[in-house]
Amino acid sequence: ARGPATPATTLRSLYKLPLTTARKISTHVAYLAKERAVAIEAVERASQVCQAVFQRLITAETLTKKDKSPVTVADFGAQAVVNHILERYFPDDPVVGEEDSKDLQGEEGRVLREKVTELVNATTGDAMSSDEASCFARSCILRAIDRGQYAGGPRGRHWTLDPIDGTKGFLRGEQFAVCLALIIDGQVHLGVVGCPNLPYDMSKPDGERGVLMVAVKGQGAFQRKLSADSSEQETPVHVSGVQNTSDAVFCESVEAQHSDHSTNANIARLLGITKPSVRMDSQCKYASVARGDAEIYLRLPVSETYVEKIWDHASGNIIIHEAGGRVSDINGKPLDFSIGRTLSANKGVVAASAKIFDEVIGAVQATLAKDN
Ligand SMILES: Nc1ncnc2c1ncn2[C@@H]1O[C@H](COP(=O)(O)O)[C@@H](OP(=O)(O)O)[C@H]1O
Ligand SMILES: [Mg+2]
Ligand SMILES: [Mg+2]
Ligand SMILES: [Mg+2]
Repeated sequence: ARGPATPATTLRSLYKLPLTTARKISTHVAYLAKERAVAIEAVERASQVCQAVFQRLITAETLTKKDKSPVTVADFGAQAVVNHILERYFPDDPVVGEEDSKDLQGEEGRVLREKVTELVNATTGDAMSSDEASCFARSCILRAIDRGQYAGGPRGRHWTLDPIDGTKGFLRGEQFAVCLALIIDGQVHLGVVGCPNLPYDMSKPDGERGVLMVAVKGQGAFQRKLSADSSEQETPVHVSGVQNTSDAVFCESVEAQHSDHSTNANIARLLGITKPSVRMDSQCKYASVARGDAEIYLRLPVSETYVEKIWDHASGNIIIHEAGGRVSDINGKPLDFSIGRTLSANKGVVAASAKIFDEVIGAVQATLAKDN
C-alpha cells in the first residue's frame, strides 16, 4: 500500500526521483503542481468537446422533442478525453467516473460510438499524436471511457470525474460544469470545475462567459478564464464577507427532484433571507459561493433513498474550503469521500461562507426538526 502522499513522495513517483532528492526539492515545488496543470488541461479540453456538441447538435428540434442524445454524445466524449489525458500523465491512477461504455458497445451502440469518436477527434485532434488519433478512431475510446470504473475507497490516490454535471442545464443552454478532483487517502486534495456558461464577472452578467475554478489543499482557490490557453492568468477567489444571514443570497438546484425547494425556502425564511433564491444547475453553485456571488448553497434531500455521488461534490467541496467556506451534510457532518463511489455516510449538502455556516446549519436542523 502507498503511504500518505506528501510533496516529496508525490515528486518521487512523478519524476522517478530518489526519495532523498525528492525531499530536498519538495520545498521548492508546489504540492501537486503537475496534477493541477494536467487537470486544468483535461477540463479545458473536455469543455471544448461539450461546447462543440452544443453548437452542432442541439437544435430547436432536439429541444422541443426533449431529445437527450446530444448530451449523451458530449458526456461520453468528455469522459473519453479526460480519462485519456489522465492516463497519459498518470497511468497508475484509477478514476471514478460517472459514465461507462455500455451504451456504445456492439452493433446497437455503433451509431453513438461513431458520433463520439468523430467528435473527440474533431475537437482534440490537434493535441494528439497520430498514433493516439488512430487509436481513438478504433476501440480505445471505449477503453478510455471505462478507465472510470474504479470503486474508490479510503486508500491511495484516485481521480473522480463528472464529464457533464448539470445535464439538464446543458440541454437548456444554461449552467453545466466539467468536474475533476483528485482524492488521496479519502480526502479531496485537488479540484477543478469548468463552467463554460458562467459569466466571468458576475457584475457583468451579459459579459464574457467561461470560468475555470481550481483549488489545491492548502493553496487557496483561484479562477481563470476557461480557454485552451494555459498561460491564462489566475486570480484568487474568496467567499463573501456577509455577516448577517438576512443579507445573504442562497442558491439551489433548478431541478426540484434534486433538492427540496420548499424545505430550502423554509430554511431561508428562518435565516431572514428575503432575496429570491438563485436556481442554477451543476457544481457552478459551488463556484458561485466560492467567489461570493451567493452566500449559501442548500441541497436538502427530496428522497429518503437517493445517495449523492462523489463526482457531484468532490471538486466543489475543496474549492469552497480553499475559498474560506465550509461544506457539510444537513447534520453538519463533513462529506466523507473515503467510502467508495457514493457519499453513503451523508445526507444532502450545505455550503456557506465560514462566518455564517454554523447559523445556517442551525436553521437547517431547526427546520427539519419542525417538519418531522
Ligand atoms: N434524486 C436526486 N437527488 C439529488 N441529486 C440527484 C438526484 N438525481 C440525480 N441527481 C444528481 O444531481 C446532479 C445535478 O445536480 P444539480 O441539480 O445541482 O444540477 C446530477 O448530475 P448529472 O447532471 O451529472 O447527472 C445527478 O448526479
Ligand atoms: Mg453530476
Ligand atoms: Mg454528469
Ligand atoms: Mg448523470
